[in-house]
Amino acid sequence: MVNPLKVVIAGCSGRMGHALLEGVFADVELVLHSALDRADNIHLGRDAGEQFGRVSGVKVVSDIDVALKGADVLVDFTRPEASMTYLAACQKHQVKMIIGTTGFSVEEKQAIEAAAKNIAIVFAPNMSVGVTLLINLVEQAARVLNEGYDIEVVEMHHRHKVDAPSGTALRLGEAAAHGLGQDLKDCAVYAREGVTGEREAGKIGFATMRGGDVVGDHTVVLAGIGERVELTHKASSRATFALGALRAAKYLADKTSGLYDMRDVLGLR
Ligand SMILES: NC(=O)C1=CN([C@@H]2O[C@H](COP(=O)(O)OP(=O)(O)OC[C@H]3O[C@@H](n4cnc5c(N)ncnc54)[C@H](OP(=O)(O)O)[C@@H]3O)[C@@H](O)[C@H]2O)C=CC1
Ligand SMILES: O=C(O)C1=N[C@H](C(=O)O)C[C@H](O)C1
Repeated sequence: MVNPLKVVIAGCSGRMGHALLEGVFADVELVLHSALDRADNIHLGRDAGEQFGRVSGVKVVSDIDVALKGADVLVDFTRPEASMTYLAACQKHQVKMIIGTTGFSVEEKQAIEAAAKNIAIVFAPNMSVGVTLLINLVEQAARVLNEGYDIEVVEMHHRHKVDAPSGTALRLGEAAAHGLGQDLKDCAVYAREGVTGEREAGKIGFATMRGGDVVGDHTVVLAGIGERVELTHKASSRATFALGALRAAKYLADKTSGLYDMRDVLGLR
């Protein structure tokens, strides 16, 4: 049997951290190498499996250099500032990276692109199979319904989410813009309030809802005269994102550098 992939989980006590740990524990092709969290996190020094009533033999640490020593891949679902620190450390230790964190600035995205010249990275705002397919469907729909249809991206997430619109909504907006032969930065409308005037043709609008425990709902509406097309994805469990991220980690096993997304991982490009 091939040696299991040595995986580091960052933000291990977060919502996605939990789902990822469960995914690693359940997969014989993966082994938990380290579990990372902030220096002031209450789980620090405790067994990473404690929250699931199991002993993994891996204690939660905050020292990235300790965590990465001898590791194959780091899976990061945290916040952009943490991701940037981990990105630098992964290059130093030649550890591959799966980046699921959202809310990056343009400059931070450029830093990820540059780092991928040195290490292999899968970077995607949504690691589910369904959303990866949806991205392709939205691009195709926008290409076909190019004239006379207004495109709006609507998303809803749980009350704890800190960035808006979601990374997925922005990615779907990019796909729609690409289908229209445009760049999202030239046609996005992120907010409407007051007397806005009539809707301008060719714009892509975004609407954000936050509440309760919604895992992640996205709908792209293409509204024409007399009809509209709605393409919707609803995530009901974070396991879908975690399983996608761990599949991405295996995809990188034979890669030494390069920037990939879930379309590469799933062969949907
Ligand atoms: N690509 C995808 O498929 C998906 C992406 N996401 C994205 O993943 C990210 C995390 O989401 P979620 O798990 O819900 O968030 P949580 O807030 O539940 O978890 C975030 C984790 O990161 C840690 N963290 C935050 N800031 C830092 C920092 N500066 N240094 C070190 N660790 C830090 C937190 O520690 P502490 O608790 O101590 O702050 C926590 O353990 C978000 O950006 C979200 O949008 C989410 C789901 C799917
Ligand atoms: O914060 C979340 O929860 C999610 N974030 C991702 C995003 O911003 O698109 C993906 C998913 O929808 C859940």
